[in-house]
Amino acid sequence: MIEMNLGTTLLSLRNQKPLVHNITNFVVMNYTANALLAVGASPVMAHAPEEVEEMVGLAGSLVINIGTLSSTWVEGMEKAMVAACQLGKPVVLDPVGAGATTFRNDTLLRLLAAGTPSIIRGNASEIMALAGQQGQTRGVDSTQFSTEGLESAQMLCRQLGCVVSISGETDVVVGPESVAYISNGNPIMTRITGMGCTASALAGAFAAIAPNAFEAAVAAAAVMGVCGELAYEGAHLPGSFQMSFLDKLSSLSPAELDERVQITIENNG
Ligand SMILES: Nc1ncnc2c1ncn2[C@@H]1O[C@H](COP(=O)(O)OP(=O)(O)O)[C@@H](O)[C@H]1O
Ligand SMILES: Cc1ncsc1CCOP(=O)(O)O
Ligand SMILES: [Mg+2]
Repeated sequence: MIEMNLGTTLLSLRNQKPLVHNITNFVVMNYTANALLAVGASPVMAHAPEEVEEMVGLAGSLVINIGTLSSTWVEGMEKAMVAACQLGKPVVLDPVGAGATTFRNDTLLRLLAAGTPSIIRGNASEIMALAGQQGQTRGVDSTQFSTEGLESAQMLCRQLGCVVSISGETDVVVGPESVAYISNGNPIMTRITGMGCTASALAGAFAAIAPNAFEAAVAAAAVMGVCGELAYEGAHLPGSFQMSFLDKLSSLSPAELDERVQITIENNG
């Protein structure tokens, strides 16, 4: 049975304030940088092929998010992936819109050929598409449920040897030995762009300081869900919610996280 002290992990993040190198999309760049600052990490957004290797060397982890792609960006992502894997830095990959276009699918194959991420975090459609299942990705939003993606996530976890985190009503985190189900959060989170990307950015922050990738992915999902619930208590509309969510990332206490998280962990038999 895995004992997880999520509150302690949050405290460790705030004490260590890891530098998180993000190569992420134009849509969420500002919000995810603010989310990382709010939770206690230190973000840097850098995508130029000319500098990503040096930046990876300075960072505690790398987050690659394929939300808005161009050939130059893909070149930078590939160089960063190679450098991070050579340096043993944890990498989180968010396969935004996987299955929607050939360019995205080819980019994911190219990145996975360049190195193995520690964590893949996506919605169910993206995870199923990445696993070659007939998921229906429409744009970047999921049309599947997270539990539908479980088989795909287990296959990817076995094949790639990485943790796979599927977001949804219940977040499902698949590791080599265990599967965690985190059922916090609020449906309003699907109506604000960048919530999934924020989950991936937080996974990057925790991956830099947690004992292993599974605990990092679980901690990120737990913080997302608990802060989503806390934010919704005072903000029921998308605009005020997204601001309140940032506030909760900053004010969340370790005790609150441990008290409110709804989590079950099973053996990955
Ligand atoms: N129906 C829901 N109820 C509660 N939380 C949800 C729900 N759907 C998504 N979430 C939460 O919203 C965040 C974004 O998830 P999702 O929308 O699946 O990702 P993406 O934005 O990449 O498609 C995650 O933290 C997830 O746990
Ligand atoms: C709308 C959109 N288009 C390309 S990236 C992006 C943001 C996706 O963010 P998330 O996956 O967190 O919803
Ligand atoms: Mg997403």
